[in-house]
Amino acid sequence: MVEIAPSLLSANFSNLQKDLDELKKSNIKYLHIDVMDGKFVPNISFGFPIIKAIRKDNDFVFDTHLMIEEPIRYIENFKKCGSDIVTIHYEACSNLDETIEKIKSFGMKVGLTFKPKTDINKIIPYLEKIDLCLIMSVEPGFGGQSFMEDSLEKIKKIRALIDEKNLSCLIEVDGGIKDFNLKKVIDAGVDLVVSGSDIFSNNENSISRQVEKYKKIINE
Ligand SMILES: O=C(CO)[C@@H](O)[C@H](O)COP(=O)(O)O
Ligand SMILES: [Co+2]
Repeated sequence: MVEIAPSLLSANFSNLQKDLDELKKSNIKYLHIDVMDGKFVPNISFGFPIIKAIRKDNDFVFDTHLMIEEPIRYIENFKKCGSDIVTIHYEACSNLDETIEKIKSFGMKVGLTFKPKTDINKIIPYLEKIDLCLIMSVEPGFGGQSFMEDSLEKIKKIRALIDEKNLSCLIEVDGGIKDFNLKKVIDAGVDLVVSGSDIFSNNENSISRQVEKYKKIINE
């Protein structure tokens, strides 16, 4: 069953708990949390105090997507503020194996992702060591961008490898997902779908109605 991971980045920060309560009522399991440092990506989002604050009253699986340089420096902080999954960027780590091991040593699940221009073959050797492979379908840094169609081939390639080797690694897609392209990424083989602007700031539907729309497509 494909799961939806709404991206906090597009939520209404002046009344955040209201949006989170709506997700809870819609039985959302995962919350995608984009952390940006203004260096690895040209944008700054939010950090530990916000994550810690929302952890108190929300039991979503905290799927933290770290768009920060050398995330190894902060793994313990993410554990302390309540991350369940820590996804790191291939390009941001000078010692990727050590970073992966450190996340595991704190009992968290490891996700690995890469920028759209990075050669996917560099990621393949890690599939056996990680819990989640995140396919970026936009340049990381901002919500509300358009889906990059070539991501579909990447998803299919990773799906085939995971199935062939019978690995437990999940596939997540992130960026530009809308109700009208959801079916394509599901058919390509994802397990988890991140969606920010299309769920939190949809012109036609409230958060819960848009989640219902996604669920309908997933169950088709
Ligand atoms: O990691 C990122 C952007 O860098 C994403 O998680 C976005 O926040 C997704 O937003 P939409 O493209 O769905 O609006
Ligand atoms: Co993200």
